[in-house]
Amino acid sequence: MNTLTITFQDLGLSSSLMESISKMGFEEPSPIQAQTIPLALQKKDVIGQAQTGTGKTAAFGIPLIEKIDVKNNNIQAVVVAPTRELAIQVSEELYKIGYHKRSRVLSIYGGQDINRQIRSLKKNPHIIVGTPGRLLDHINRKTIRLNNVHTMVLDEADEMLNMGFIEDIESILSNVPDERQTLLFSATMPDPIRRIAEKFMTEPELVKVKAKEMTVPNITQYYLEAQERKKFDILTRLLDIQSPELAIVFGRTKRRVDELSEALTLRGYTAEGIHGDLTQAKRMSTLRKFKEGTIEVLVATDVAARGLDISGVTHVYNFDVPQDPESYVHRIGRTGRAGKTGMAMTFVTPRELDIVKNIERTTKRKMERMKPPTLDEAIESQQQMTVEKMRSIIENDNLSFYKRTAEELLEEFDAQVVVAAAIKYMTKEPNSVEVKLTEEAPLYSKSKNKGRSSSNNRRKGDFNRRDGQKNRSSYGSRDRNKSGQGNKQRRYSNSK
Ligand SMILES: Nc1ncnc2c1ncn2[C@@H]1O[C@H](COP(=O)(O)OP(=O)(O)OP(=O)(O)O)[C@@H](O)[C@H]1O
Ligand SMILES: [Mg+2]
Repeated sequence: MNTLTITFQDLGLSSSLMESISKMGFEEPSPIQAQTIPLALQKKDVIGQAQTGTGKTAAFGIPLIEKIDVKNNNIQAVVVAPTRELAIQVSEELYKIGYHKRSRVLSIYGGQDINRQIRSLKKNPHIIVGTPGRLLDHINRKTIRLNNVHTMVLDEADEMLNMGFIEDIESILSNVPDERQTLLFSATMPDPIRRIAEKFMTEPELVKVKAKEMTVPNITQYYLEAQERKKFDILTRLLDIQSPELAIVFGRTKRRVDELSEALTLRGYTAEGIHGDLTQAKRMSTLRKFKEGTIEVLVATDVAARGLDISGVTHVYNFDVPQDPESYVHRIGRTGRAGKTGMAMTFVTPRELDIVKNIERTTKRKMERMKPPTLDEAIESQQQMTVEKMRSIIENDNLSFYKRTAEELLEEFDAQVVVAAAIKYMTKEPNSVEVKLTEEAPLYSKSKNKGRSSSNNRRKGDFNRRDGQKNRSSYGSRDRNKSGQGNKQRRYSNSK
């Protein structure tokens, strides 16, 4: 079957779903959707891998909703996601897909009042989207019963594995009937994911969207070499020059994120930070403000790297180089979604240069080297913006009220001086307020950082890791799945 020409109509979806899909503005299925939906509707287990921002949520969401019996008041499907924000976002997308069918979806996550969740659960949701810990909590309290669940989805399964959630997931799955369908999705599928597949799935089909590179072509990728202490000035210059609509700046640790967002605020940007130590209310309000555009820069740990779909994110800055190539892929994937273009800039200190190579090897895509802009370049670009503003005012506005004052000034001064003063007045000159950032030690390539990566990384405390499993490997030590790159579909069991 040629997936390129498949329409939603061809997938044999019911009219209520077709209506929702068209309301959502989806004209045709994305490749992962075209390939997964027929298999999922046949109740097959599926491992779906496709680049960031290519519609994996609806790829499992559409068949999942299609299979819901709205007359049945039991929980019939459960989606597990690694972070609270992602659980909320996925539940919103499922709500939209199921809107005309009137399927009921509820998100359940930590940091939210459990009694409120228990009250919502009494309204008989058909679908639950949750984070592992809180889901398990409800199972143990017997406020959730999963014995009628026919579909389980693990979104960002590899991340949940990294976070040490494997035991929680195992416990959750042991409460779901064996004859269920299990779907597993991510943009990256490192080898250990097979363990999950072997353990929890029945003859899964691997659907891997044919792509040479792991990242979408519409993200332009750059790296900048800079000394640690110079990085912040370079970041602000880039923000001035590139003037992103919305930007995400990734920092390595929670302290880093706090310091960076404070420093950006001091320099006059509207920035806020998000990480795992903030209250859920704060995390949600920051994200909402960012989506609305009230803040232009979101500073984040990797808590925001996975799955988040915020339209308008035009630029991603890896202020600190990511822990591993997978993290890189997910971070930069917050831009360039659903066919839009985006730019990703990764800062590396001279000692971290190897890491760029390592990322390139994994993603099979070269990152272009960008020269850090100088102060003069930043001022120049700000001037250009002023000039553009002035041009548009000259062309579009009525200036008669200002002309007399202009004439008076011109009698007194040279025209060039008057215009230069106006430009200077309107130009946002780079602000050099002193900021304090605690230096981060460089991240080493190879296995040197094995011990330290767990003490200094985002995960500790960010996500309430439940057990001691630290199975995230360091740079260079991951055995990638070399076989079958580019296969459209194949039986997972044949690929070993
Ligand atoms: N068929 C479609 N046509 C147009 N837009 C779509 C289609 N399917 C999904 N989208 C939109 O594309 C965006 C990205 O989708 P989604 O979040 O599911 O990506 P993803 O593949 O899960 O990415 P990630 O790997 O980052 O989690 C969303 O805004 C979604 O609504
Ligand atoms: Mg996703």
